[in-house]
Amino acid sequence: MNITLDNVVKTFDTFRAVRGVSLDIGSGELVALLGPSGSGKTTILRMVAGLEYADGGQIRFGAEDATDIPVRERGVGFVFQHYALFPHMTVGENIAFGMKVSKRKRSRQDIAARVADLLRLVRLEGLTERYPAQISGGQRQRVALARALAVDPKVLLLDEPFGALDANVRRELRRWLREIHDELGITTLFVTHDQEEALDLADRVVILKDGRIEQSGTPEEVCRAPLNAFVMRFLGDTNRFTATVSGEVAAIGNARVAAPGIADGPADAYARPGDLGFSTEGQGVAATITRVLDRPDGRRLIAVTDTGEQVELDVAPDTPVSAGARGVVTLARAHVFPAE
Ligand SMILES: Nc1ncnc2c1ncn2[C@@H]1O[C@H](COP(=O)(O)OP(=O)(O)OP(=O)(O)O)[C@@H](O)[C@H]1O
Repeated sequence: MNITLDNVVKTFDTFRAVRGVSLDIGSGELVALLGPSGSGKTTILRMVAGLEYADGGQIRFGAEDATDIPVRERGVGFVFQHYALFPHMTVGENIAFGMKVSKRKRSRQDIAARVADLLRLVRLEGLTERYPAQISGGQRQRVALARALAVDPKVLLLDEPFGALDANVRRELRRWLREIHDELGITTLFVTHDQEEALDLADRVVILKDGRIEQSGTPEEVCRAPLNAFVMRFLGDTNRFTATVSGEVAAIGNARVAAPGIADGPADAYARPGDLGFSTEGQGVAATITRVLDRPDGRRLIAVTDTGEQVELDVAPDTPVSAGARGVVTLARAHVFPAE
């Protein structure tokens, strides 16, 4: 089922939470809505679900205007951040619940067989008789997904489903969710404010700010070709350098970086810690190392440039450098935007 949002607007009292969002979600695609708190992600998801009405624009399921489709008939499965399992029902009963109340009647054996299939799918065989309080948070979210899948949804809506879990469990669950998605191919819209989660999981990432789409693209596109400084900053650690553009080339210290499409004049150049290096000579920005941080995967240097900018750069773990060292911060890559 493909879903289209066409210039969708949502206002709460006088507050415009969603300001003209247009988006095509292809059939079988896994799209992540990514943005800071309050950017409108949940509101968009709730409108797709039919729990909230758009007050401008249109949402279509296939070719059909979604407002003409009652919520129960949208074929939407949900999973939310806070485990919405029924505490007084076992895992098996939770998964079976939707099937029991569905208009589509199934026999008791059919339901039991489907519950067993779903438990296998979410790798929780053997836990059927447990109650939600007797399983871990990660397991509860798997049960919530099994319950959402039980009624064969055409669309899956996930609102920060792993938000309350610790980092390792989250990472494991997102790989698992991606495998399930690849197996079932259900059109999925996933809300998160976690960049890594969105980039790891989604076919396409839609980055929102203040109710508007800042950029939509594959993880590669948004990482390698951010459209603006907000996207660059929001996607991860970044350093800002003052630059001057002339003829689509930015001067940063005595380094030169391509600045396609940027007008002559003051600009900001952004670079990730991994795009920077530190050497005793070369083209770049003169700086002093102020701290050396050792981490399992390498060394991070904190430096202050001679123009007063604090920057962070990642170098190999065995790089011989210590606080107080003078040298040049070199730039292998930078994205240049007009000065803010
Ligand atoms: N029922 C409501 N009444 C009034 N304002 C609301 C309502 N629901 C959401 N808002 C406002 O709309 C804006 C967008 O909210 P929304 O929950 O969609 O953001 P979000 O990006 O999902 O944020 P979070 O990551 O914090 O969940 C927020 O400023 C919020 O306060």
